[in-house]
Amino acid sequence: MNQLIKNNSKTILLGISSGISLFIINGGLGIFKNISNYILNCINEKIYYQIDVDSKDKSFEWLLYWLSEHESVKDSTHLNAETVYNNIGKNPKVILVPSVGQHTIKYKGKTIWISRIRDSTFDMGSGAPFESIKLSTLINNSSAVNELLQEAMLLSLNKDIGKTVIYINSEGSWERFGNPRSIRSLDSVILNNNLKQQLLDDIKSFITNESWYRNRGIPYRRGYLLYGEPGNGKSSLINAIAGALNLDICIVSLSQKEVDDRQINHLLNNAPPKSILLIEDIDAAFKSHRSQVDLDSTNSNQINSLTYSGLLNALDGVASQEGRILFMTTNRIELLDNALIREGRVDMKIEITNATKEQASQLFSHFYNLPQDSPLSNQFSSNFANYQLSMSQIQGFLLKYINCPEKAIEESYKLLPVNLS
Ligand SMILES: Nc1ncnc2c1ncn2[C@@H]1O[C@H](COP(=O)(O)OP(=O)(O)OP(=O)(O)O)[C@@H](O)[C@H]1O
Repeated sequence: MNQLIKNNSKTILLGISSGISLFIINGGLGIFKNISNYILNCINEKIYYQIDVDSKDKSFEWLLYWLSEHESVKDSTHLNAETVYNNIGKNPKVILVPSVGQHTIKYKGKTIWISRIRDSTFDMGSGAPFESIKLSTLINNSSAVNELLQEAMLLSLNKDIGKTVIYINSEGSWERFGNPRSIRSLDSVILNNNLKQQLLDDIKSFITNESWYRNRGIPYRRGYLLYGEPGNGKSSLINAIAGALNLDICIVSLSQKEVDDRQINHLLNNAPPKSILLIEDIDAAFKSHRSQVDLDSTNSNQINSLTYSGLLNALDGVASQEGRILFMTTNRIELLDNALIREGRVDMKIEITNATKEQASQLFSHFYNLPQDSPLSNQFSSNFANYQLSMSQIQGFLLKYINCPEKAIEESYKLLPVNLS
């Protein structure tokens, strides 16, 4: 029995002592690991220069695009295909970018190591995993990495020069929509009475007179309402104005279910710099929302909704973004509440009517590349009365006779309202 107790205590002691030794060894190893990591980090910091570029930052997109254009990446065998679309979500184009893992490139004669890392967390909006790219080089070459990033930014931004970037609202914030659009020339939008020039001058004067507004304590923002029959160039005019003034366009869609008072306030007051805010078909968007709100007001659980006063507050509340240029369009001005279009919220109301004879003639000249007062153009327009047809109706008709102006004139009787139905 005594022997048994002795053996047991021996085993326990042995267990304890080996536990302690293991603990010491593990602890020792841990400490050793920490120290060696620390030393390695110190050496790394002395030898290498590193920059982390996170996919949450704009520079990630710029860097990937730059890499897709770089010679040594084109030669790599370890690439990812990524699809980019044009501004209407069509014409997909595949670009090749370095895949997850290690890559080496030469930039201005310097070696740069690229490590693309994919995170295990996801962006809830797009469903894409978060990523980062680590750029490393020898400490002496640090300026090369900085220059590379600068070049990547310029490459992407220059890509947009001469183009209009379109933003749309998505889950309460602004998101670039497809590839930037080619600028629509102001000449291609044909309007009456010098309207284009008046509008352009008004916006230019607004942009250049910030201090005038500030000195008088007037909120520095300008609102425009374009109204009139559909298809006469309201959207085209806004696109052309944005192009002429090198501004981007942020399209606010009020019909999205999730847009509530808080979101609209945030969106209208946090538009990307140098952009026009555009609310199209304000009557329809709000009418549907309002009826939804009316219905929802009976539901006590309702917490998210866009209210009329929420929209008005966002338009001119104390937090309103300064320097804001807002365009609203409607085909039914008579449906709009006076409060929405009162001075201060809408500073200029511009009616864009159906085509006059003059416009029909100019559109014809523009379409067939004829001089302004060409007899053919006048002959074509003499067939219609003022305000009888929309510009898009005339354009649609001319498209059928793309190479034959004479035939277009001959057949133009078909465009008369009696023959349209
Ligand atoms: N004044 C115009 N000058 C030149 N083209 C025009 C004009 N108006 C309309 N068009 C042509 O007709 C088409 C529709 O025009 P646009 O979308 O700008 O009209 P809109 O007034 O905004 O219409 P809606 O009210 O239905 O949105 C475009 O392809 C455009 O090129």
